[in-house]
Amino acid sequence: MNRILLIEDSPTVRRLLISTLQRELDFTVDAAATLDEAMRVLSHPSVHYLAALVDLTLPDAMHGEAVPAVMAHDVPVIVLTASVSETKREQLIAQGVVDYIIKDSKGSLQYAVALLKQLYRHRSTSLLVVDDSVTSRNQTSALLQRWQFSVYEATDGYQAIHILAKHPDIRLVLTDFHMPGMTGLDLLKQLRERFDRQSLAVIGISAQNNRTLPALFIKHGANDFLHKPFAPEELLWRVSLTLEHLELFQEIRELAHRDPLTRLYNRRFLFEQGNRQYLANRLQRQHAVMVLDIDHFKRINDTWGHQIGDQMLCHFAALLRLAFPDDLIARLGGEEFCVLLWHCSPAQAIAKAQQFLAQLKTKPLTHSVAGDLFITTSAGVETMLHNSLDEALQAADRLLYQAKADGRDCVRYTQDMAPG
Ligand SMILES: Nc1nc2c(ncn2[C@@H]2O[C@H](COP(=O)(O)OP(=O)(O)OP(=O)(O)O)[C@@H](O)[C@H]2O)c(=O)[nH]1
Repeated sequence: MNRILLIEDSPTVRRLLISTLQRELDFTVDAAATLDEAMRVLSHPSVHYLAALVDLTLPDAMHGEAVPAVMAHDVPVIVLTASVSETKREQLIAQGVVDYIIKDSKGSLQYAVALLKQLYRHRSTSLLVVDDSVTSRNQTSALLQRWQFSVYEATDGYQAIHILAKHPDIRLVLTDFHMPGMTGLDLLKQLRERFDRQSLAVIGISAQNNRTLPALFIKHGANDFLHKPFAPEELLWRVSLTLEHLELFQEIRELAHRDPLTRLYNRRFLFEQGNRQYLANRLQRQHAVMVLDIDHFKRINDTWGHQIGDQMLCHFAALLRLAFPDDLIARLGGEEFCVLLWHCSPAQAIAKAQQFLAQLKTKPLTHSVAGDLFITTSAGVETMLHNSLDEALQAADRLLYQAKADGRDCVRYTQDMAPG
């Protein structure tokens, strides 16, 4: 649904907008110069638009008639205008437009791009509005829905906690301060027991003229605070920017935890997260630590070059993902990998490792120049109980060393754990 309808009679503005939107957003833009043309475009029921950019003065719709006409087709409208008075702005917002863009500078183009980007993202984002006042809750929800968010509503803090437990997809909570039973601040304190600022954003809202309230919210872990009444545009951008921060933080966290070549987890993540999981699962004896090292990998590099070597590492990683979809897989470095297998007996873990080695022999990397490149791997599987993941890994490494010494392309494990 990354398709935009542009209704603008000025050829210059039209050309500029089309080229900017296509370049910056990779969106398809359908353009119309008049309302009549736009109505013909909209008469195709199979075409769905993320939004329409609508000029307020068109040759056949001089007084903004295009706005309700487009909205009647359930297409969110962003108004394009040369200027906007306060009365006009209020009229447009009351009509239910998403926003308006003043066509007077390069900054406006950038604003249009940012706005459409946000709308595109919002469609997959769920928010929760917590407010005991029906009017105020409905107003906030309606605005958020206009900007394409999925909105849940709660009448108090207790209901909010219940809804959040049922819908883990909710990314942000907008909570009023003054509510009977549990205030917005109390709700925030409870939420921060379970979610940090990066996993669930909270924006406090209040109509009270209390200067310390925003500070109190922020000190207790709110991401932002809004005073009522607020301009719809302010709500939109505060919510959008908060969500953008969340996304950026998650991207950074993801980058810090992944190996850039194979996109598998890296050593650091394995020791942080894997160790936690290892200690939690340790006593159930339903786990194993497997270390794998591709055999004679240097030969691939020496014969075919590092680029094909890299492709081989990605190919190997993809096969690991397929074979161990529910387990934690990490690249330890070079051509060495680790799989933490959960919920399987020692015998099952060893059998899975042996199956993987057998599969590897039937799944070469197919390269346009080098042809089919086959590899084998050696593996050490440690199923004994250890005090930490680090100790278990060292034991798995010793078994791997044994596999290499025994001629490679084999799995070594603690003998009394043999399958069957
Ligand atoms: N292409 C590529 N090569 C890498 C990367 N990391 C390490 N290597 C290469 O992996 C090779 C590992 O060689 P060795 O440690 O001698 O091991 P091997 O040839 O696999 O032999 P055995 O492990 O004894 O079977 C070296 O040539 C490294 O340069 C990488 O990210 N990309």
